[in-house]
Amino acid sequence: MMKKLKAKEEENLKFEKLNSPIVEDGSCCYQKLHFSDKEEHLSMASQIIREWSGINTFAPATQTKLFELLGKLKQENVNSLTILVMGKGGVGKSSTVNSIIGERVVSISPFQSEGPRPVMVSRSRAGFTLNIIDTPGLIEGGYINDMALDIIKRFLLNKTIDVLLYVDRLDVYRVDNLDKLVSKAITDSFGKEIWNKAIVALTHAQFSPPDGLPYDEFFSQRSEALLKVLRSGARIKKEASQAGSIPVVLVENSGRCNKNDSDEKVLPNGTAWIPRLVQTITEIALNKSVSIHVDKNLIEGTNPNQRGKLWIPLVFALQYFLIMKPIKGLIESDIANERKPAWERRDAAFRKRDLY
Ligand SMILES: Nc1nc2c(ncn2[C@@H]2O[C@H](COP(=O)(O)OP(=O)(O)OP(=O)(O)O)[C@@H](O)[C@H]2O)c(=O)[nH]1
Repeated sequence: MMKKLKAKEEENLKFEKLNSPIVEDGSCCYQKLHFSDKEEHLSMASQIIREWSGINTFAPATQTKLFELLGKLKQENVNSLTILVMGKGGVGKSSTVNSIIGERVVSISPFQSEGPRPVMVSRSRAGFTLNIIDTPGLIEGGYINDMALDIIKRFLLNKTIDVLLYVDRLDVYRVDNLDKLVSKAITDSFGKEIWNKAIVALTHAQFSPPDGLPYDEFFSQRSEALLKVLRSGARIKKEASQAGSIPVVLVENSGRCNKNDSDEKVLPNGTAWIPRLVQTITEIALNKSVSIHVDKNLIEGTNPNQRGKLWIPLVFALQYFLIMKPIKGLIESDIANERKPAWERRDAAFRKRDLY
């Protein structure tokens, strides 16, 4: 029994170490499950912000469009953005982070990665700071990995999410219950509002659909099927204002991505995908919905012992006036109208006679 417990403890510790957040210099730190104010402060302060030099690796046409978009954000007084990247394992989350930054900042793996995550990468350019948070896959052995989710939530404590980048693959033919579970887990953790700030990114976008199906038709069918299951997991109606129309963008992280005449990375339909993705990020960041601030209440949820506490006096008052008071009245009138038994009347008569 003791041996079993020890093995379980070691397993948990190993998992926690693997999934502990790292700061960008690669130093891994254990994230405690309870934060003191000082610890919260330290976890925020440990972030290193570097120059966003990866932009220089993009084609000049892409760079021009990106600087235009950064200018647009700054015009609206948005000087920094935090993007949270989530999804199942192996779908291309880390690769997409690297593609946006233009550098290999997080490690990628063809197998379910055991890289230390969550990790926040921060880059600054022209007075604008971009933070991207890469997270571990949310599914483990066919179920939601609750421990990974818990570590992600605690890593996000006191951070504000401006955009949720939900990553999945384009080259998948069906959606299943796992997609629903993931979207439910995200909703339960951060609230439905997070979907007002969401973008779905589909990787492997250089994929050729089977049976001569036109690319755009396959894309629209895949997007619709995925959005439907995500909305259902998140319990959002299609007609819901912002969250009902989550934008879907395509991504090709492979080094063999096709290029157009301007040397920009393009999809089979000719779209230069990096500027399109950053444009969608800009639109979501500037939409009317508020960003999601992750505080202790959001992480820990409402205390079930406190739930409905305010209703208690009202319930007592209603109970008194609607049940106790009428019953009391009935009992009193019953006593008043009660016909006394013969022996009691006889005894009372004797007592009266004795008195005289
Ligand atoms: N062809 C192609 N391969 C991709 C693309 N995106 C990711 N990959 C490959 O898919 C595999 C998984 O990519 P990752 O970026 O590690 O995926 P992840 O979602 O971060 O995976 P986890 O760390 O397990 O959660 C790697 O072999 C990548 O090279 C893409 O757009 N096109």
